[in-house]
Amino acid sequence: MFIEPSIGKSRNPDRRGHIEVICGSMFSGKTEELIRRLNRALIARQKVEIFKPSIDKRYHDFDVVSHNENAIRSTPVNFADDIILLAGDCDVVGIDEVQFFDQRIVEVADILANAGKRVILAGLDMDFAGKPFEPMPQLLAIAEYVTKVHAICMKCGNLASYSYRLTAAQDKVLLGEKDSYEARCRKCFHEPR
Ligand SMILES: Nc1ncnc2c1ncn2[C@@H]1O[C@H](COP(=O)(O)OP(=O)(O)O)[C@@H](O)[C@H]1O
Ligand SMILES: Cc1cn([C@H]2C[C@H](O)[C@@H](COP(=O)(O)O)O2)c(=O)[nH]c1=O
Ligand SMILES: [Zn+2]
Repeated sequence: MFIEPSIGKSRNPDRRGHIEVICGSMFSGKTEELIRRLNRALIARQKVEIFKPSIDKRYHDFDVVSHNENAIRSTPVNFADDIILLAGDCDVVGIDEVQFFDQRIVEVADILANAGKRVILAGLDMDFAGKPFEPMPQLLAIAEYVTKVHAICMKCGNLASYSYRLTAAQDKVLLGEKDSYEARCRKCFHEPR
């Protein structure tokens, strides 16, 4: 049985919490959009806490960094439940690379939103095989607001929603950038190698 730790309520008791999910393929602008929303909250003097899975150290140990090098300071965590302990009395919680968290992230997002916080999650909706990237389907189901962003297909220039892996590796988790992935549309993703 999971015992819910005491979680700091949002500082404004009248504020209602909710969940926003930003999803899409690699290079689609998920991190850019997450940073944009968090910066606007900071301008409005909201107390913001930002987390990422500690596995993701591609660009920086602490910052959340987009492919075009926008950055915002974050706290890397090992487990979804760490976020409950660290969110404190903030108003807004931002989480990047949410697909790398364990399934507990679904309940954690719920708990934070129920405590009055605005919870903004960004992550891949599909893996390199074009299959749903767990736990994203559950997060999409419980979110009040869902934004799907798109990259540009590197083959044909149409809108891309798939992350095409350029190597033959079959591991579900394989960190990488343009060296190992490119954005593709449905047609170009399914073309024979
Ligand atoms: N195929 C592509 N389509 C669109 N943007 C791309 C592409 N490849 C690289 N980019 C760059 O990636 C940026 C988006 O980066 P980012 O927000 O980190 O995306 P994501 O978090 O979805 O991987 C774009 O603004 C652009 O500069
Ligand atoms: C499709 C896919 C991606 N990954 C990795 C590759 C990158 O390190 C991240 C995604 O980063 P982005 O900010 O969305 O560009 O995930 C993976 O491990 N497995 C996959 O199937
Ligand atoms: Zn295409």
